[in-house]
Amino acid sequence: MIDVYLLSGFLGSGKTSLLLHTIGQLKEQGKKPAVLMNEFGTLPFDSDAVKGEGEVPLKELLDGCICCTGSEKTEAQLQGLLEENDDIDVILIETTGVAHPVEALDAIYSPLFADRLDVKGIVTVVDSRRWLDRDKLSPQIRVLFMEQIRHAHLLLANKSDLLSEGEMATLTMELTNFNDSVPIIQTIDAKVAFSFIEKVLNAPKIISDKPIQSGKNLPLSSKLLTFSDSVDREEFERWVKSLPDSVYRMKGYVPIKGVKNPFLFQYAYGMVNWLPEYVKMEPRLVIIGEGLENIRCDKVVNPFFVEK
Ligand SMILES: Nc1nc2c(ncn2[C@@H]2O[C@H](COP(=O)(O)OP(=O)(O)OP(=O)(O)O)[C@@H](O)[C@H]2O)c(=O)[nH]1
Repeated sequence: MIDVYLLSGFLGSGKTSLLLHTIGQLKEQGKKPAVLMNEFGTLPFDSDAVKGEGEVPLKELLDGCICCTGSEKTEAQLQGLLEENDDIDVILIETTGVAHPVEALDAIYSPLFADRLDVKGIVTVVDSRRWLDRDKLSPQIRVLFMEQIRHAHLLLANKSDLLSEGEMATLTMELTNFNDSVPIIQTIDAKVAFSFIEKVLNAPKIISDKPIQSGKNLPLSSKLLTFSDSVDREEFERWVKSLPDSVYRMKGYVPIKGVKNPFLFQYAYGMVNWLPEYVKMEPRLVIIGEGLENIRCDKVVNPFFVEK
């Protein structure tokens, strides 16, 4: 049987960080991991990161959500992984940050694979700072955020480097109130020993009868922007900071003035992250959030982009 782990968590919480770290550990143990990746938005940024890890079988579900695009697509991708690779030990499924974890699990429980896949459960990565400020989220998005926590079998209180000790204690207490039957561990960059995940998810679980509040029909959308020219980094960051709180996530390749290759740019809950790229990636940016139609990116208001 192939062990299957579902990685859940809100947009930008640290799922890809957990995925990459876990792949590294599995390889060190001589195991062969495979990945099924689901992204909200049309560009496979996170998959690019997995491809950078070397030979890891990978299937993508783009521009939708594993729990909403229908189980047929998920089944087809899983089937593809299994047919093309007969030596997989573990499948790691990274859901989009807007997937309901139980609905995503349902998509994986298919009679087609019942004798091949052993679904171990859900690891939810929590953006600790966002949790403390969750009241700023719109009601529907907040419900989803809570659902990802309520239905987890293991909780990672990630980005603990951004919290004081007092805030961390509050966070742990509040998370326990939401899901009191699972371990909660504090992490930075979602670093956790895979042996610990295995141990926790292999332990007998209390069968959950928690009702599900659906994550379908969320008021979220994504926008793909193409750069008109190279940008001044500080000016660009000023624009990013001026965006409303309802912009939850941005990722892409940003061309910086005077630098050869576009930088990998990440934004999640007020934090920006830049990483130099050694290959020339196409300069474009995906924005995910609510009310994006109100964010004008035409040349008059914002000279960075050519809006399509
Ligand atoms: N300060 C800090 N930043 C972190 C930590 N973990 C992740 N990040 C940053 O947060 C951003 C998002 O991390 P990812 O691992 O891509 O998050 P994700 O959940 O996969 O994002 P989506 O797939 O878009 O939902 C990146 O810029 C990471 O470098 C952490 O523990 N501390």
